[in-house]
Amino acid sequence: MTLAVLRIATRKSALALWQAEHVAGLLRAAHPGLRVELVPLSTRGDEVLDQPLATIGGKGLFLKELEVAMLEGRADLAVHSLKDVPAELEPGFTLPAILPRADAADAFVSNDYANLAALPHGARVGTSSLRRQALLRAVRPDLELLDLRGNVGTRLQKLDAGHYEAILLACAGLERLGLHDRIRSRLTAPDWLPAPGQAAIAIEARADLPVVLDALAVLDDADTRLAVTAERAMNHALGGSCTVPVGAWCTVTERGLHLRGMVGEVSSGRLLVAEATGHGDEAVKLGNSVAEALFGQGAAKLLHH
Ligand SMILES: NCc1[nH]cc(CCC(=O)O)c1CC(=O)O
Repeated sequence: MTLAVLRIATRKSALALWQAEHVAGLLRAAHPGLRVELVPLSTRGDEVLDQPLATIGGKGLFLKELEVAMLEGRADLAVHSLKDVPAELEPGFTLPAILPRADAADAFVSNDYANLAALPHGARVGTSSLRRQALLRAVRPDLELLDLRGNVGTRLQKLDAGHYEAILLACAGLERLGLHDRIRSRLTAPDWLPAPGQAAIAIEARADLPVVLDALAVLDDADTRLAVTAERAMNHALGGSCTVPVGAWCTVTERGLHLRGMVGEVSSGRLLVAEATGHGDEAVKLGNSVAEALFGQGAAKLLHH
């Protein structure tokens, strides 16, 4: 191997930096003698905070500047939360490694209430995720749903300032930032589905640099890749954007893959749910068939809303 250095492009939020440092540590351990550096960059997704993500162009916003850095040779790889990676990558890029998944549950975070059921009638709950909004509507139609963007620290500050009785965040992000004690309860499958790819960290690199790809592939976790491949295939088949409420959860056992998927409607709290089982070599097919089942239930109506 002729690699001397690997430069990791990353966003500058505390969570992004934690994840990039985590990958840097794993790469240093896997390749003693290799220099590993961070290249922190600002993205449009981080800068435009006053509008819902869905209206300013979606998830690709968080990747663009990091991909430009790789194309210009200023970085060799980028580290992302897989949840923020669009179903379809930009041409010329690939995901050579997906790390073992952390806790994929959503977290109920509140200073006064222990869980969703304990919230008083009409309580204000902050989340800009359409998936979380649709799920909230389904279980508690009385709640007042309010937008909440910004990085994890900003969102917690807004909760603490009294703007909401509760907010929803990903458990994985809170745990990575050492904020485990902010989780009052966990919202879990099968009733509450995470976003496709939630809690998995992905490494992105240029598809045309095999030496780099080989160095990164040692961090890949096969079971996590299978699960998120099924979830992302389902999301892609459904039209694959963050502008619709989609949830997915795939488990991997020696008996095969089990995928449960959901499409919701924020206004009504209506949820369509479908599930299917498949073999380990059929992750994409499984995702497609669950999407097909959701279309069979009328998902197209909710998706083209
Ligand atoms: N959209 C922001 C984002 N992207 C990934 C995570 C959490 C970490 C993960 O899912 O891997 C978060 C924060 C949140 O949803 O609370």
